[in-house]
Amino acid sequence: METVTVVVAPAPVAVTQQPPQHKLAELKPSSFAGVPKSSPATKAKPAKTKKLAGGCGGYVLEDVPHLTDYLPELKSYPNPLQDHPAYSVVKQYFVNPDDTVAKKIVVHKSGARGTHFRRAGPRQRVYFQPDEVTAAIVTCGGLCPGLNTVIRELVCGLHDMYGVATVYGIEGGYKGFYARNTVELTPRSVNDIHKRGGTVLGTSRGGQDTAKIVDSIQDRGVNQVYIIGGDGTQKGAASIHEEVQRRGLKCAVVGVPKTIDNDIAVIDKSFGFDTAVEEAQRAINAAHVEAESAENGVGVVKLMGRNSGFIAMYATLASRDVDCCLIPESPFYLDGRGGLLEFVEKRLRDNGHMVIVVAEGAGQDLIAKSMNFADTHDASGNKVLLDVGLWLSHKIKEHFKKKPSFPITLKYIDPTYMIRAVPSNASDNVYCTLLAHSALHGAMAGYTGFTVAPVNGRHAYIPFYRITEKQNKVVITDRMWARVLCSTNQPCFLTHQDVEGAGLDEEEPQMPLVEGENALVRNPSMCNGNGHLCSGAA
Ligand SMILES: Nc1ncnc2c1ncn2[C@@H]1O[C@H](COP(=O)(O)OP(=O)(O)O)[C@@H](O)[C@H]1O
Ligand SMILES: O=P(O)(O)OC[C@H]1O[C@](O)(COP(=O)(O)O)[C@@H](O)[C@@H]1O
Ligand SMILES: [Mg+2]
Repeated sequence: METVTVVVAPAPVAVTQQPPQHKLAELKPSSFAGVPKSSPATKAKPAKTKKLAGGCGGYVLEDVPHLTDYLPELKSYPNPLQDHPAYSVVKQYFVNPDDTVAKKIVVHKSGARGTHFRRAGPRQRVYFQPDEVTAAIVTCGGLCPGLNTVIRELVCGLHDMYGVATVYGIEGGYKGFYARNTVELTPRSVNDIHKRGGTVLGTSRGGQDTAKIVDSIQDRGVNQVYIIGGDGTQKGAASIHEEVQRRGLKCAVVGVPKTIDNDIAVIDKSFGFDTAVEEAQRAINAAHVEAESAENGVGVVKLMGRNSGFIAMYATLASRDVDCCLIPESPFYLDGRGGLLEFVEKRLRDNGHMVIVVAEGAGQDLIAKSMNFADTHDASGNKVLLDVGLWLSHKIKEHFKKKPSFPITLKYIDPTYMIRAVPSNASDNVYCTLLAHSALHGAMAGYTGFTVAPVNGRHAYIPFYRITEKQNKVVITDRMWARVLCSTNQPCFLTHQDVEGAGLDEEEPQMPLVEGENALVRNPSMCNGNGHLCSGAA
């Protein structure tokens, strides 16, 4: 994909709140190089202030904070990379300070240019001298393939590109800042870690005490913090950044998004996701082999995906052995016409075997209804899920027990933690390397309070609030989910209300339907008695 280089209209302006889209044109221009210039230390503006810059054609830059926003006297230095033997030959190695990356890549010819983010990459001026940097790296939340690669590349990148010698590892997640000693990370000590699953630093849920964490940052003289974690972690990073800024510390707070579930909004995809989809194939293959070899064999595979069914969706599409994919975003039901049990029976009669892939967050309301469990939460406040794979297997077995003339053999495979614990594959390793490099270039250039990630194929610095305000979910009314339904030929289980209520992909320009199109949604005769659409069941 191409770089979106936008020559910003003469002069964008910083505003404190995101204006409604139709008002963007009213923003007055000024320079966005140093906006907004606030007074240092205790008078610093709260970090929650959004840095927006408007330009022509509905252009908006959702910018990230810079250390000079609250420390205006900070000195800058030439980037040492310009003398680096590996990089000095690269033409245009430094990114243009006015380069931005468009969030919306598909636009209507008369549509607004929309939101852009600051392009990631090395700048000509940096705000840290190499021997001044004390960096810290922490990993939080659930495991994800690639964590060790990001750690390795942060350490080696800081050392090799910028000559930074002091990098601390914070052990055991956020609470490690104040409850554990640090470990020194050197290129030598991290040399081989990318070949291992998990995180060499350890991780945890809960224990995010902002004041104590920033005390620890201050006491240890840390001035660059790299925080690797998912949506919960990035919320924690946002409050650390706010407190760092409130105290007027020269400390860049940088988030690297991690989630095997791919549930982080705005970004193209999270590292480890490819690896997870690949690893999931092994479980699906096993389920298929078992199912094929038995009389009326049913293989049930549970995959991760707390609120977002991306792993299940992509693993299903990749495999082609899956007969039914169930995800949290798409409600389903068991009994009656068009229900899952009817479909299982039909598929077994037709093919003699079937494979069901279910994301762990699917059908939670159905289980809760049938089993009456009280909600429990983990230390981070995430709802603890009930085992949908086990429940589903039980329901299917129970159903066929009532039909002695129709014996089935069901095998349930739960590979979730085995998938999460593998080292990252080659493409995720490259992706993790680029993420780490983009992160440290941003910190060295004085940017702070941002998460780094690719947006439409180009790395960008994204303000924390954009990453945390909502989760990335499968849009069941868009083409990708339709591809899954088409490949499995499963029922869609949806009611008219489900379709109406489903979120639309805001990236896709919505087209009014031509008369007669989408007859399934419009034609009541294509519904079963319960008002459910019955596409694939037929
Ligand atoms: N809203 C929040 N504000 C501050 N910290 C949070 C918030 N939610 C979670 N955290 C912290 O972030 C860390 C990881 O969160 P968790 O939800 O377990 O994983 P992930 O970051 O992978 O989503 C935990 O230490 C948790 O206490
Ligand atoms: O058993 P744990 O460690 O709490 O992890 C379970 C959860 O972790 C995940 O793998 C990832 O969750 P996070 O990205 O929020 O850390 C989910 O898919 C799963 O529900
Ligand atoms: Mg999470």
